Formats: sequence, C-alpha cells, structure tokens
Amino acid sequence: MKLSIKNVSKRYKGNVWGLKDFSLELGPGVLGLLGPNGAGKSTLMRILATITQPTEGNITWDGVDISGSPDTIRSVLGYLPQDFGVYPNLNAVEFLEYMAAIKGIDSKAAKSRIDELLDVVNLADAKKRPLGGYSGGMKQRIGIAQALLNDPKLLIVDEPTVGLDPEERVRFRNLLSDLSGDRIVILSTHIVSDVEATATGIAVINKGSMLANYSPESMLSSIEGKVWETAIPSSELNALKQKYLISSTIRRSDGVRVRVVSDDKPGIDAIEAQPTMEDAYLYLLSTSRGGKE
Ligand SMILES: Nc1ncnc2c1ncn2[C@@H]1O[C@H](COP(=O)(O)OP(=O)(O)OP(=O)(O)O)[C@@H](O)[C@H]1O
Repeated sequence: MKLSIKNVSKRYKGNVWGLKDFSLELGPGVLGLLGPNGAGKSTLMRILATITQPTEGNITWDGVDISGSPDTIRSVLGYLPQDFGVYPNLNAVEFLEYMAAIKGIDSKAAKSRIDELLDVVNLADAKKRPLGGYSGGMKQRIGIAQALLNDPKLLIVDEPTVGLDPEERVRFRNLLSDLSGDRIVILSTHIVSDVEATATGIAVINKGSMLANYSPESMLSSIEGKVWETAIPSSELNALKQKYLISSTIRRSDGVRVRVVSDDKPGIDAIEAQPTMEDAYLYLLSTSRGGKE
C-alpha cells in the first residue's frame, strides 16, 4: 500500500498557486497534514480524491498513475470533505443507505456494514433521529461513517475538527486513531493538538509548499534547546513580543509566564523548557517567513 505524490502543482485561475512542487510518499499510518488557512491542504485532498486535476506532477497508488486511471484510487478511497453536508430530514441509517447506493455497494452488504459503522462511530443510539437535529460532532461522525462504508485503504479527512467543542474534538481524534490500522489516513488540520494525538507522521505545508516532513519525534527534536520559559512583569510583554516568537503566555497575579521559541536564551532568568509540537510548528512557520512572527 503506497501513495506517491511527485512534484504536484496546482494553478488556479488568476495565477493563484494552490500547490507548488509538492512531493510526499506515504504508507500505512496517520499523516497529519498541518498548515494555516490557505496553505493548500484542501487543494491536495481534492486532487487525491480525483475531484481536481493537478496542473503539473503525478500521483500513483501502488505504482499506478491516478490521472490515467482514477478508478484505481476511487475504489480504495474514503473522503470526508471540509464542507460535508447531510440531508437534514434523513436519519442516520437512511443517509448511510443512500450513500452506500451512490457508492455502488450492494444493499444487503450495506445493511450489516451500516450497523457495524454506527457502533464504531458511537451513534447506534441516535440512528433513527433526523440528522438535522445532530450536533456538529455527531454530523462529523456520520461523515466518517459514510467515508468508511467501502472499508477504504485510503481515508482522507479535511479539517474534521473545525467547529467541534473540546469534548467532541477529543472523541473524534480517538476515533481516527482507532481507525488507522492497515490503511493510510490523511488528516488535514490547522490545529496542532489534532495531529499531536493521532499522527504517525506530520507534513507541514504553507503557501502550497512542503515546509517539513516529520515523525512526531523528529518534529520535537527539531526544536530541542530553542524553547524557553521566563516570568516577566506584564508591562514588559509587548517589548518581548517585538523581539521574540512567543508560543504562549499565562497571566499570573505577579506577572506573566511566557514561553519563548528562540535560538538564543531570551534573558538571564529564562530556563530551557521541554519542546511541544506547537512550539515546533510556530518556529517552522516563522522561519519560513524569514524570522519572528
Ligand atoms: N477554486 C479556486 N479558485 C481559485 N483559488 C483557489 C481555489 N481553491 C483554492 N484556491 C486558493 O488556493 C490556495 C490554497 O487553498 P486551499 O483551500 O487548498 O487551502 P487550505 O489549506 O485548505 O485552507 P483552508 O483551511 O482555509 O481551506 C489559497 O490561496 C486559495 O485562495
């Protein structure tokens, strides 16, 4: 099972580049595709889902070029798009039966698969309720269930945690980890904690280009010795922000505790801190923009 993306670029009308010379090889596991808004994540996902054609480059699934034979990838694909919508009047079972029919899954096979999936996404108790009354998190879980109907080898989920409350977000992440197994999962997000919890690999993308392709360990070690904590009076915070990349601040009664990401020690009182993926991500984005901020 191998997905190979080679030198893929996408140019939209008006000379806007959605992707620029993007390459990546993937095997089983969860890839966190991490990047800010407009980075090119959805463009890449739509190309992989064969909804959009790349302007340049090629993609192969187990060695077969998908532009010549899109069915090679479509037959193994499960896709949860960013703007996934449900039919509000259908209940979960009706909706999944409808989606199964669209995917050409035999109705008998679909019935048992749907029961199984409703358990997996923990919606069995709500299966007869119209989807219009579902919470955002429940809708996303139905979205995952429809993407899993054909037991896909390649599961693509585009910004699935946007708009979810913290509890639903954790539930959704756990669901994705449980689903990884023997398939390739690509999870696009701009939220670092989404990939922190689930990803076996992290590709950071910005302005259509790949900035780094990390393992969780290498992402953390990329920033070893560059993360500092220091306590300062609140009145000094703005000056520190002008000079350094600040990854977080915590207000205290006696001032502010600040986390700084910097090659140099930001002041004599600063102590080195354990890096997080958030620190590494912010540093990478900052250096790609030519420095702080
Ligand atoms: N259909 C389109 N026509 C023109 N430009 C587009 C189109 N789709 C995307 N773009 C542009 O391509 C770039 C990448 O967009 P894309 O939606 O892939 O990013 P993203 O990382 O998914 O961001 P977001 O999280 O905001 O959706 C952006 O500059 C965007 O404005």
